[in-house]
Amino acid sequence: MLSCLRNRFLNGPINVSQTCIRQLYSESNAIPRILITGGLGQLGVPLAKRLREKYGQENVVLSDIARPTSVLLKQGTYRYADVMDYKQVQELIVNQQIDWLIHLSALLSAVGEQNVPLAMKLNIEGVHNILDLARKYKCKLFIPSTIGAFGPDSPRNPTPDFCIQRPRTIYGVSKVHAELLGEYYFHKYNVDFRCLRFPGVISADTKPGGGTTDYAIEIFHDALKNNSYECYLSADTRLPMMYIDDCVTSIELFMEASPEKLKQRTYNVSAMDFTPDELAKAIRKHFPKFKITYKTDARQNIADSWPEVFDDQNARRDWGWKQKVDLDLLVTKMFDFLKNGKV
Ligand SMILES: NC(=O)C1=CN([C@@H]2O[C@H](COP(=O)(O)OP(=O)(O)OC[C@H]3O[C@@H](n4cnc5c(N)ncnc54)[C@H](O)[C@@H]3O)[C@@H](O)[C@H]2O)C=CC1
Ligand SMILES: CC(=O)[C@H](N)C(=O)O
Repeated sequence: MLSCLRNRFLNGPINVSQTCIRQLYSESNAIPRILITGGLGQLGVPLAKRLREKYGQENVVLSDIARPTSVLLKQGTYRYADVMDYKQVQELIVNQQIDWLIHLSALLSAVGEQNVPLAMKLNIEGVHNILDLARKYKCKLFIPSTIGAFGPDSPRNPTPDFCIQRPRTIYGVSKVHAELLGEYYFHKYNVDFRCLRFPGVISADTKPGGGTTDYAIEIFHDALKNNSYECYLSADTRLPMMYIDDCVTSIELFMEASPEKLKQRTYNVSAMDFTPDELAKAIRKHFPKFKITYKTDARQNIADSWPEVFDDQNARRDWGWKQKVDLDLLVTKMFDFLKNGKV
């Protein structure tokens, strides 16, 4: 009999706790051991929190090249690993007995344009390392893609899963590369590769990493501080967006979906779409005197080539994707968090 049950039996009446259930699962290999690369970023921190609640703190390992805060260190295992260094990640997968690889390390769209050589190394060579390691150690693999994987030649309203993809940023090119190579590894080597194309992800407790959609986060901080915001996109720039909790839920649902449900390996997911003007109007329901001004920069060109409305009907049909947070709820949650430190 398993050790945890034996101990419980000897120590009194059997009350099978969460820890005990997790131990039972992990001894029978049903609970995955998960590695999140780029785990200290905007998506990694909340994703780790959710997966640790679900699968146990001990079964989710974060890696990154950044320095974790002491609070994060207390939440579970953290290891330094540069995804451009094959052996560092290999050692981690072997020593930590990893089953699921969630590969989040990347340079986002705006910062990618400022450092193309680094974006190519990290977003392309990093993906090569991860794909090969997933093949070698038979890991289930998740790599996120983005609305940025589409370009000016794609239909923009709505943008379906399958259409022409000719992105004009190194970020977008690297993400199309990841989508295609991941699908190739699935067909050729049977790697259980899964990929979601995310819209702009909005969260209050972690900083965005330098994307084109970051305005939709900065605006809340400036609204609270100054009751005004100068936006680098024009008033009518429509982009698809999603609240972080929905983003994390989509990863959780998708990774757990049985393979028969998946009719494709890369899916669009979305929750809402809005323009800076519409977001400002929603903010005015909380702060009636909130002012927005506009001074566009290079990010406008990027946004103008991206989808306005994302068609995610295949994800909804195949594995039950459904968002919970719309624009008004998003605004309420962001202010609740920023004012009170909670949602
Ligand atoms: N945040 C968003 O709106 C969206 C994000 N995504 C994708 O989700 C993933 C995660 O995005 P975010 O968390 O927002 O990015 P982020 O920029 O907040 O986090 C990326 C992390 O990667 C780490 N990193 C950088 N170089 C590394 C290296 N050599 N080795 C290991 N780690 C390294 C960084 O330190 C950082 O913590 C990315 O692949 C991104 O393309 C996709 C669509 C939307
Ligand atoms: C939508 C994304 O992929 C990201 N937020 C970016 O703007 O680069």
